[in-house]
Amino acid sequence: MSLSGKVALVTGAAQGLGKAFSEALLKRGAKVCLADVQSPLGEATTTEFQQEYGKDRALFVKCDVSSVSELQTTFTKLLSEYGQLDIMINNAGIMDEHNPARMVDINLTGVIMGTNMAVDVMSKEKGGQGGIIINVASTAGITPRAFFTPAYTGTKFGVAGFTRSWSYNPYVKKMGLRFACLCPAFTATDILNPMGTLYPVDAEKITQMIGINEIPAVVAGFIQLVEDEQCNGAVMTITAQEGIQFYKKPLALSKM
Ligand SMILES: NC(=O)c1ccc[n+]([C@@H]2O[C@H](COP(=O)([O-])OP(=O)(O)OC[C@H]3O[C@@H](n4cnc5c(N)ncnc54)[C@H](O)[C@@H]3O)[C@@H](O)[C@H]2O)c1
Ligand SMILES: CCCCC[C@H](O)/C=C/C=C\C/C=C\C/C=C\CCCC(=O)O
Repeated sequence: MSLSGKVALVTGAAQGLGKAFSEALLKRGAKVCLADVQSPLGEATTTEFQQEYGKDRALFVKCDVSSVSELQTTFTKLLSEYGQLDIMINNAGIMDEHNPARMVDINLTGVIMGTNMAVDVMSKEKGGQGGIIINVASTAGITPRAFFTPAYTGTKFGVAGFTRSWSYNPYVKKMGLRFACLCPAFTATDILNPMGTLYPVDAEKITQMIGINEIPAVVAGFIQLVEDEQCNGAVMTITAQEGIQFYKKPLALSKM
C-alpha cells in the first residue's frame, strides 16, 4: 500500500509510540491527524511535524478517547480538513493499576469506539475508500505474563480479542478494510515510568529477563502492518529478544 496522499488518524500521538508512528506515516507521504488528551504537548509535536513535512500535512485535535463526543468531534474535524480517512491507529493507552475503571475506559472502550467510528467512515459500503485499522495492544494482551499488572493485561486481552473478532467478520472484504493488532513488549517510553508503584518490581531484573524494545523496532513492525495488503487478522508481537513474530492467523473466511 503506497502511503502517499493517504490520511491517517493516530490517537495518543503527542509522545511515545503514537508520535513515532505519526512521523513514520508522514515520512512516507501521508497526512496525519494527531489526537491526544495532552493539549500543549500535542500542539508542540504537531508544529514540529508541520515545520518538517508541511503545514497541511499534520493536524492536532485535543481528544480524550474515553469520551464518545470528543472522538466524534475528532472525526468531524479530520474529515472537514482532509475529506477522507484511510489509516486508523488506536494507540492511546495508560498503565494505572490504581484506577482500573479509567484504564478500561481509555485502553479498551476508547479502542472499541475509535474502531467503530473509523469503520463507519472508511467502509466502502458506506462511501469510504477502505483502508486499515491497527489497534495497539501489548504482549500482555496475548499472554498473562505481565503478572504485576492484571487490570492492564485485561484491557489488552480485550483489545486483541476485539480486533481479531473484527478481522474475522465475513464482510471485511466488501468493506475494503483490514484489521491488525500490534503487540509490543516493553518499549522505551514514558508508560514504563510507574513500574513498581503497585508492587515492588525490580526493573533491572525485568529488563535483563525480557529486554526493552527501542521505539524504531516497533515502528518497523507497525509500517509492515500498514503496507502489507494481506495482513488482515495479523497479531504481531515485537520483543527485544525475538523481534517481530506473528501470534495467530485469521480463519479462512471461505470456510465460514
Ligand atoms: N511502551 C511500552 O512498553 C508498551 C508496550 C506495549 C504496548 N504499549 C502500548 O502502546 C501505546 C502507546 O503507549 P506509549 O508506550 O507510547 O506510552 P506514552 O505514555 O509515551 O504515550 C501514551 C500517549 O497516550 C496519550 N493518552 C493517554 N490517555 C489518553 C486519552 N484518554 N485520550 C487520548 N490520548 C491519551 C498520552 O497523552 C500519551 O501521549 C499504549 O496503548 C500502550 O499500552 C506500550
Ligand atoms: C512482558 C510484558 C510486556 C508488557 C508491556 C506493557 O504493554 C507495558 C507496560 C507498562 C508499564 C509496566 C509497568 C509495570 C510492569 C511491571 C512488571 C511487569 C512484569 C513483566 C512480566 O510479568 O513478565
